[in-house]
Amino acid sequence: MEGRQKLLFVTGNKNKLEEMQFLLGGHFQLESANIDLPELQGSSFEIAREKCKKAAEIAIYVEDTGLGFNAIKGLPGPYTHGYREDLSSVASCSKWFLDGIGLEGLVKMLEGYEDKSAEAYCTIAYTTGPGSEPIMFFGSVKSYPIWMETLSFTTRNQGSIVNPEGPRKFGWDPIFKPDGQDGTYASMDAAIKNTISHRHNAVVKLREYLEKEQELRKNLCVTKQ
Ligand SMILES: O=P(O)(O)OP(=O)(O)OP(=O)(O)OC[C@H]1O[C@@H](n2cnc3c(O)ncnc32)[C@H](O)[C@@H]1O
Ligand SMILES: [Mg+2]
Repeated sequence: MEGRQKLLFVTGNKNKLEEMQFLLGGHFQLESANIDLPELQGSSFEIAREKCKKAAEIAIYVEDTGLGFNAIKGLPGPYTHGYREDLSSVASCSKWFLDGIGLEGLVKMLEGYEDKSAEAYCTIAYTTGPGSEPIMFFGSVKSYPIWMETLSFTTRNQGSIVNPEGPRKFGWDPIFKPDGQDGTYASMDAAIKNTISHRHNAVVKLREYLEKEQELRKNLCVTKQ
């Protein structure tokens, strides 16, 4: 399709890229750059925002994703952070954490807790270039304090942690079972995951924003003539 806005997604994760192609590819010309940018220790919001600032060269976005267990107050999160009754409660299950203890280890963390509920979330940061403050989009699964809604367009959805089920292709997909679904993310068709997932919920907001931005630009061009 000609004339689609270009978007550069900075990520080192091919599964995230694949899902983003599915979610955004029809609307935007999605390009990717595998640049290993430093990730600050902090909430998912802070990680995505600061990473996006570093990446800003052309219209660009980055994304940080995570999994938090309710029984242990949003952990596994960035190791150095505890739980706060604010954005940091949505701490991310970092790559090294997952690689380190594995899926079985993650499931084990909840042994002895009755509450197996968990939250999957995705934070997108988008910027139009250097010096412009990233705009944040948050797609997740549960409700947040009202002040956060203005920042993050929160959606509601929960899941639970179960024994690994389905192909071990993408991160913690085999142990996260969204409420209302028969199986884990990993056991469902990719097309289904991509219509209900935390990533989908964040991308919908990004897409709405970009479409409005495009419309505005078009109108400005018309006014100038
Ligand atoms: O370069 P970036 O985009 O940061 O890629 P990453 O692999 O570091 O990705 P994240 O920091 O967002 O994610 C941290 C971990 O969570 C995993 N993950 C991300 N999105 C996921 C999803 O939708 N389902 C399952 N696991 C996911 C991912 O594989 C990592 O191990
Ligand atoms: Mg990362």
